[in-house]
Amino acid sequence: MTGKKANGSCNVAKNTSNDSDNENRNVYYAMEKPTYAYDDIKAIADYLMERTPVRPKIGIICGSGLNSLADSITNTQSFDYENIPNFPVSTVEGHVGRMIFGYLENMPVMAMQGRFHYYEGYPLAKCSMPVRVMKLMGVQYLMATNAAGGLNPKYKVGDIMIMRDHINMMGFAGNSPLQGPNDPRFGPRFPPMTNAYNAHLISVAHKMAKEMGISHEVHEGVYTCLGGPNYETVAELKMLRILGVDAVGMSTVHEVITARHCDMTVFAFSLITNIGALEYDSSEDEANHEEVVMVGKSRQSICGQLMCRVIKEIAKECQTK
Ligand SMILES: O=P(O)(O)O[C@H]1O[C@H](CO)[C@@H](O)[C@H]1O
Ligand code: HPA
Repeated sequence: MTGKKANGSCNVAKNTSNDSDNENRNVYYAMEKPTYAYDDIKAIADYLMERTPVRPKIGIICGSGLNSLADSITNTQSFDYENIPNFPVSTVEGHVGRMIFGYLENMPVMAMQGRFHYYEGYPLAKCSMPVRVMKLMGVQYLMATNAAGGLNPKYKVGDIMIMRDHINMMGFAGNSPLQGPNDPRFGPRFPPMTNAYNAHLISVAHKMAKEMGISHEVHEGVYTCLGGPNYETVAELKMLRILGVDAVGMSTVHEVITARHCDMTVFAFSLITNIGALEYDSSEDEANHEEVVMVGKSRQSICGQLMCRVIKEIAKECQTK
């Protein structure tokens, strides 16, 4: 990785092996918002693989206040984002900014303690670039978590919403992590999203929630990601509810799109950290990030247990394959 600025500003191309790579690179670097070419992502994956013996099958993304989902990982190696060449850095409170490798339920995993959001100033392709690093390191399953505001009237603060689907509002506005030249080494130009969230893992999660005795606080619903960083107005939340949104946040959708593009199996859930105010004189407090992180911390143990149980099932299924 020569001739590059730190933190992913890839504005000087290095020599590549063939003409089509060079052509692709020229388009990348001509774009107003430079993103990562295949070789840039491969270099990050190689850097990590040279420094950890773990060959992860599962990639985990910890949402706001949910860093400790990674605490049960054993035999760990960790890398601060700022020390990984050309990696973005986390700027949001509640996101540590560290990549952890190790084992959970005997499965090799890598976990991001901290993700990247559009409102931090990163283009969507950069926000979800680590998912492609995961892919190049061998990850087959993405387990994403987030903190979200509840819109479904049945939801309470502290509940978990297993993501059944999403509405890509930012995509409606023409913003996608897959924008720009498509590299078929990751996936097709026009990937389907019908089965973005794996139905089998959703049913496994319900079964695990039942075993844990928490079914009454675990739902299944539709998430949407807005650009943030401001929380939503009452009119916006009412509109989202009419559209069928159950929980709203500022992340995850672009990660899931990137993961499905490269054919990963996706499981994701939201922790409902606050309830969206659908009336001006609502009794709900105005949303604030301190509360989001506080609720995340208070529920991370239960979220971690649910995730570990789902991973245990994946481990069992991998053994019998
Ligand atoms: O989605 P995660 O990263 O969990 O964080 C959520 O919490 C923050 C707002 O409080 C936003 O970043 C929103 O996306
Ligand atoms: N809106 C958007 N993002 C969020 C919220 C919310 O209410 N809560 C946590 N992340």
